[in-house]
Amino acid sequence: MGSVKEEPVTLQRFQPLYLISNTAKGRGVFAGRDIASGTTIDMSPVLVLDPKENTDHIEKTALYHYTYNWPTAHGKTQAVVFGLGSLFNHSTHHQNVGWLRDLKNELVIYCALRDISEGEELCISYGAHLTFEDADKQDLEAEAEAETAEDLLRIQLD
Ligand SMILES: C[S@@+](CC[C@H](N)C(=O)[O-])C[C@H]1O[C@@H](n2cnc3c(N)ncnc32)[C@H](O)[C@@H]1O
Repeated sequence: MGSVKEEPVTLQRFQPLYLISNTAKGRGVFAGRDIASGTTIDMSPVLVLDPKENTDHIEKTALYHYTYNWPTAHGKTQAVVFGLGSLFNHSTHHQNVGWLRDLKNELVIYCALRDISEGEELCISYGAHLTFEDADKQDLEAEAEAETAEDLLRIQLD
């Protein structure tokens, strides 16, 4: 054990937030009041998994859906995110929360990407490779169709 004391990390969590259990995406986190762009919404500690423990055990359990890629000095592994971080759902086009890894302090920090209104669900991006069917699929298809129609109209008007 080293004798040098680590600086304490001040944890931040925006309040009030509320949890709704029965959304199309399962449980989800919602803004209890307006949130200004750039606000820190949560700082969630993680448990960095041994890569073998992850592949041998965790990947075979429901926890698999709650881990984040985590780089280490020895390569890549996964980390279980504690607290609110594990409850943010994915949105492909309308994510309003960004996240970054604080590798030194083993935290994930979540920040508002834009002004968020009271009552909006807080959604992050899980990336391009989802392990489930996106509940927003129909909306995404409708958005893509509307964009195509708009493009065609623009071509006709040009
Ligand atoms: C990290 S958890 C998020 C919290 C989760 N909704 C719950 O109730 O525990 C990830 C899981 O949430 C669900 N989920 C997240 N985003 C979704 C989306 N866009 N469409 C459908 N399901 C989603 C999937 O079941 C996914 O495996």
